[in-house]
Amino acid sequence: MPESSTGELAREQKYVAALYERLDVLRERTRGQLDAVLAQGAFGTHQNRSERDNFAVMYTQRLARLWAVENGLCFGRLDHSEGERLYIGRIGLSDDDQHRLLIDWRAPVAQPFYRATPAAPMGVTRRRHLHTRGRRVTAIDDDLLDLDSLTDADRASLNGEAALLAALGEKRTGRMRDIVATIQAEQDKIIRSDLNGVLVVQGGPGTGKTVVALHRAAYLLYTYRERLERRGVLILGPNPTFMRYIEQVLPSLGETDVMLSTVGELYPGLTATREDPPEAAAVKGRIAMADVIARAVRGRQRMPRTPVEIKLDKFTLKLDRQTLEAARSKAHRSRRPHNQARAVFVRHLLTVLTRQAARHLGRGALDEADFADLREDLRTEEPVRVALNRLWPYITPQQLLIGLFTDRDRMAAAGLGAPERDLLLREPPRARENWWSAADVPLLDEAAELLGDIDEGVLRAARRAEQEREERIAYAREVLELTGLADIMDAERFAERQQAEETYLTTAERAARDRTWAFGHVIVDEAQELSEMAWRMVMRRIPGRSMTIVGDIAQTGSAAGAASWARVLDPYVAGRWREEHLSVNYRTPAELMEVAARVLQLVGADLKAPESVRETGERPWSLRVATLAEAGPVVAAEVVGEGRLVVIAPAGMIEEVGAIVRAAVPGAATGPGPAALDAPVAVLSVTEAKGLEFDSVIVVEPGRILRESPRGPSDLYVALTRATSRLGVVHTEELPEVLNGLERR
Ligand SMILES: Nc1ncnc2c1ncn2[C@@H]1O[C@H](COP(=O)(O)OP(=O)(O)OP(=O)(O)O)[C@@H](O)[C@H]1O
Repeated sequence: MPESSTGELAREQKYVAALYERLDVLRERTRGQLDAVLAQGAFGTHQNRSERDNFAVMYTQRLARLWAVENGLCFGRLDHSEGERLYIGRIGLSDDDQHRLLIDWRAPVAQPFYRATPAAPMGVTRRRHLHTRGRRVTAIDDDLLDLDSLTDADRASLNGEAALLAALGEKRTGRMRDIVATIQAEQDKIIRSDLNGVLVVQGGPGTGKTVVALHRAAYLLYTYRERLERRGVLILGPNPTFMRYIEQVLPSLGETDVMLSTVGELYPGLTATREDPPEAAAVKGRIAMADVIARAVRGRQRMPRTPVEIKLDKFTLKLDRQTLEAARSKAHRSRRPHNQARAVFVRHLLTVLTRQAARHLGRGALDEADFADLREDLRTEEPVRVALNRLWPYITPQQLLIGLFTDRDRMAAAGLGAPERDLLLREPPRARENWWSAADVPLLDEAAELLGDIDEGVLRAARRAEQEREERIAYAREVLELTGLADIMDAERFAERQQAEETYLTTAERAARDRTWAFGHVIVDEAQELSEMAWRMVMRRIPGRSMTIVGDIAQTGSAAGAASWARVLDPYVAGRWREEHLSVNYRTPAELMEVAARVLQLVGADLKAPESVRETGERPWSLRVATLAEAGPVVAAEVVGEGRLVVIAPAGMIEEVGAIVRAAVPGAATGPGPAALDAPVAVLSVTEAKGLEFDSVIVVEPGRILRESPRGPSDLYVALTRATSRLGVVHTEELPEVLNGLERR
């Protein structure tokens, strides 16, 4: 390295070391503040306690943020023509005199770091990338934007090398990394786009949609902190493996309070993990299901043809159809959801019944108090309760759907045709059975809207909370006795204090527990996979319609998924959404993309594949084997060093291929379990591999992937675009013609 560069490196090292020193000071200071708040204990008025809790949450988050930015704290420097120098990093830092030491990458003054070009230098003469390992600066790269204004000293300290290409060539770790040091201009524009309204980001595979969406979340939280911290940000992704793949990115950008969820987890209190057959999921995803659910709810409000008789000890009360209809229309006119409208229905009938009972008792004119007493007596009579419950039962969303999908007659009455009934019919849940699928969740949500949230579940939860409180106090008593502190501390207070330590809820945690939470911003990734019913549920979470929707219509795999963004969005925000495109593929090398682009033509003749930024010189290959078992050694031979490899097989062959690969490569993982991202080799279906990337990809039996689903071409396109460097195809069947471009081994 030339002397000038070494000197330059040492100077940067000194600056960066000072930044880390400052970071350490702030961490210690925040820790001290948090300890001081916690030491106050759970005493004082309710208001004091809630203030204390708020401070505790704030300091805890601040501390988490300060710890999260350890790696790559500072990654850039901007030199302005007027001589100003700004260091750019993951967060902003100032000294005690408020001098800026480090600029947050999201601050407006940091924007030229991503947008300036020699043609439009934005007042910048030099953009410097600092590469660090731990706290050590290992290299510097400079982009010169305004050659004329450089001094001789500047010229002597130049370091050229494309930081982006270096980043793209690195081995994958099984977790997505942030790209804060190398965001490209077309991406930066999306990241910093206005908070309001609906922004659709359409882009081919590897164009950075996911990573850009995550950086946008961090940018929005920084720029609109107050609004978004209160209301929260939700990021919705396609499956739990994908969520694990991306979960590190926001913390590494210093943002920890964002709710990450899949559709299957969006209904509080349950995690839907059962897989529906694709045809059943497609039916459940159709918008027509909204009417089916509405009819199912109405079906529970019974209207018997013959009068209802209620036999009491001394006389029999009667409710004729006219009375029942009057009660029902009154309940409907209240426009309340079913469980709340029940009160209106019951009130009307009780009045009628009380009048009848008064007549039977020979007490025509009752005064108000007697009438109320008699009514209360009737209300608690078992036969009255049973009759009213039968006519208009309290019902939970779960009960409604179980009742519907286990009963052909109910499904028919709710408007489902015979083929749909066959697809949806199920046995009732057995104890602890995992009954719910991701496709059920939007239906539960729909039902919850129509039924209202006051249900037995809420009452049960309240009873459980009280019971838990008592258990905590009993436990606290034991602890105090064991530790000999019983005399100086009261068990109830001790229990409360323990409890308080556990109830610091962040916004994301509070939002996750509340079905009716209205978020400040919602980001939907792999958005093309969401069904119409899932969109209804998502839209309920964001009445302000501040959304970022990222996806690729060409990659739609789900039969219930989207064929166009307009079809998805027009029902909600017709004419009020904007679309941005990403056109450069940062993942897949040009050699691989050439093959994938031909498959894309099968998806749609007018679709254009994104342009790859790099070439590797390695050609993708195909190998025909006589039996699938021969694929084992082929996969084993492809495993090199630390690199990660995925075998993508047709969904119907995962078990078989998994067994073959496991026999050949110890430690290989099959299916989307927790090991999928960490094992050196994973065997996944296309659906499971969607959104992920690996160093090497081997696609097994592509012909069957093409045939296996109506979206076969999209699936094969997704499979072929997962690799960052190498791609191979292993097949026993004839190779589909579209893959003729592969080099035969
Ligand atoms: N500006 C950038 N600097 C460095 N790496 C980048 C940049 N943009 C994208 N990448 C990398 O490119 C890869 C693809 O990004 P990402 O997964 O976000 O793409 P995608 O559009 O969501 O793809 P797909 O549609 O296939 O899921 C990731 O490894 C990402 O880190």
